[in-house]
Amino acid sequence: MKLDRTEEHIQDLFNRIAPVYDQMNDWLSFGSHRIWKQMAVNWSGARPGHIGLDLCCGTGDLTRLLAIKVGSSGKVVGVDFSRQLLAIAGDRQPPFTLSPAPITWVEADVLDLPFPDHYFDCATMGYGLRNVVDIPRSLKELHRVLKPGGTAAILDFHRPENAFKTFQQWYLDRIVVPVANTFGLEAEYAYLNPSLEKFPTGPQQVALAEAANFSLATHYAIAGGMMGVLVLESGG
Ligand SMILES: C/C(=C\Cc1cc(O)c2ccccc2c1O)CCC[C@H](C)CCC[C@H](C)CCCC(C)C
Ligand SMILES: C[S@@+](CC[C@H](N)C(=O)[O-])C[C@H]1O[C@@H](n2cnc3c(N)ncnc32)[C@H](O)[C@@H]1O
Repeated sequence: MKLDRTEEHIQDLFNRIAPVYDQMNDWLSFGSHRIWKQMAVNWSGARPGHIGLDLCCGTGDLTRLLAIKVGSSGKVVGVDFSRQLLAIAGDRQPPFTLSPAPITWVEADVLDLPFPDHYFDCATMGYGLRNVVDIPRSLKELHRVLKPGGTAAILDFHRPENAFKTFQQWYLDRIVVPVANTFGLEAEYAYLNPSLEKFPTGPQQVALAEAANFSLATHYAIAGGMMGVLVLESGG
């Protein structure tokens, strides 16, 4: 996998935070991130028997939720370029539930997916779109591998235009970063706030999805506007 310097920087960042990634998410969102991830999977259009794809899967939270949705008659692929996070994903047992779909973990760049055109029925992407180095290319690749009529849900942070914006900035800088600092990861988590500043707004994400040939794109703000889910239909 040939990555450019910026992609290598992102890859190294997530390989460094891998040992504490899940714990930090649970602590710092008081477990709420699991609700937001379930909402994204519910909105992904995943159905029993589907072939599902989880992009930027990390430790596999959304991948496992997708596997429950598509069930034993379906199958799910989780893709990430962080070997350390994928290793944790592979070690995790799926939650005890009625036979989830089998999961295949693939180490690859979501900007250059090793899958044929129109292969997947549904897809999810949790906190990945803001971290890829080329958002338009990522959306085009997602559209390419989805079947005509395929659906997807992309969960990420969102900058609210209300009082929660001040709270979100304060919380990320004054709570998240100091906690990360106790693990020697201050710089890695300090990346969060500025990454939100550069991240496209909901309407801008919809425009980017339409430019990537999605026939329908809707952005839903959740968690007081501090998070958002972009719901897509590939059309065709
Ligand atoms: C699962 C979450 C974030 C994943 C995540 C995404 C990234 O791009 C990172 C980049 C660099 C380091 C770490 C990450 C990363 O963990 C969301 C939950 C975890 C957040 C760290 C905490 C977010 C808190 C909200 C802004 C406010 C929550 C209020 C609370 C419910 C009272
Ligand atoms: C914040 S984590 C999200 C992990 C998981 N989806 C979750 O919700 O917890 C972002 C993930 O995107 C991955 N990532 C970023 N750019 C990528 C790319 N171009 N190809 C593959 N994975 C990428 C990182 O390695 C990291 O695992």
